[in-house]
Amino acid sequence: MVSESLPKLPTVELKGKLKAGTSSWTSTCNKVKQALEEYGCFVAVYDKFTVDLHNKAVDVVQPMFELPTKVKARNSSDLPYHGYYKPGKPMPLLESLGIEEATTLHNIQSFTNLLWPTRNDHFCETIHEYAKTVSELEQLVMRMVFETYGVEKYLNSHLNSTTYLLRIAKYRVPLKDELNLGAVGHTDKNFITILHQNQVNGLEVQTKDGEWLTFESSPQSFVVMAGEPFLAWSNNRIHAPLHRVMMKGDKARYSFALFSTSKDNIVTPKELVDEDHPLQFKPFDYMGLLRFYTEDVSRMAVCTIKDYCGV
Ligand SMILES: O=C(O)CCC(=O)C(=O)O
Ligand SMILES: [Fe+2]
Repeated sequence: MVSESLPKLPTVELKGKLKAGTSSWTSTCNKVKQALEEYGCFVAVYDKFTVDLHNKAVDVVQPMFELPTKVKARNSSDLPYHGYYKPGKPMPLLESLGIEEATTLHNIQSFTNLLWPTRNDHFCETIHEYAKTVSELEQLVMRMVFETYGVEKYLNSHLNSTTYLLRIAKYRVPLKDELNLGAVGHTDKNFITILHQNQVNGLEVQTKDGEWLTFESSPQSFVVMAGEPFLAWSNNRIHAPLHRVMMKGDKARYSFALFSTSKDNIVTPKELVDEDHPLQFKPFDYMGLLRFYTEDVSRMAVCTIKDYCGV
């Protein structure tokens, strides 16, 4: 039984004052790398994201879920989990919508126009500001990881090929006889995920020893989580943790997941390969990986990237 007294995820403060090249920069980079290697994730406290933006974002998404199902279903995509996810088996509490290339204003505008043909500028501006600010956090983490592994020369090309999907989810309160499972246990299939939410907790992350860790949210905290492609890129140094959502209490949970992935082939830098760390993954592309997972959904639940592109 999972209880509130479970141990918590490690936390790293990513404050605006942090300057590259200083000793606090170096020690923060090391903390980020250690947390990703040991847990596959950490809680980032990021003060460039204001409490005001948190409040606005949480406020604008709630009415979106009150729209009729047929309006939400206009958010369609050829890719799995990229468009509207209608509540049903095996996750009846979850409902989500997705915005591809979410840092581009044009895409947020098209999404907004689909749902509100009579305009909703406040939604559009807030979600665009959200995606931009959180993508900067993702880029900061990437910079720290690339620097710490001594592969910063690949950073710019990595960032230039990065694309972001923003998924906004609502988990309703379970009915009296329903299970409290919000999202089934899985590992993420994209490079890195940045999670944020309202004050209703529920995310649980499994350690390598099989223990579940919880996370207490705050308006400026984000869970930064590695997906399987990041594990492969790092030649198996970075962990991609199993995680799930278990609902507690009597309030709906709203969450934002910014998924980053690469438009180009993902290649393990040669600097991360040596006698002690022989190459474990062939270069691969995200679309091929996604097809591999969707051909057989049982592959979604556990870390199977080795079956797709292991050496
Ligand atoms: O809602 C959350 O906090 C987690 C969502 C999640 O794990 C996912 O969308 O991949
Ligand atoms: Fe996930």
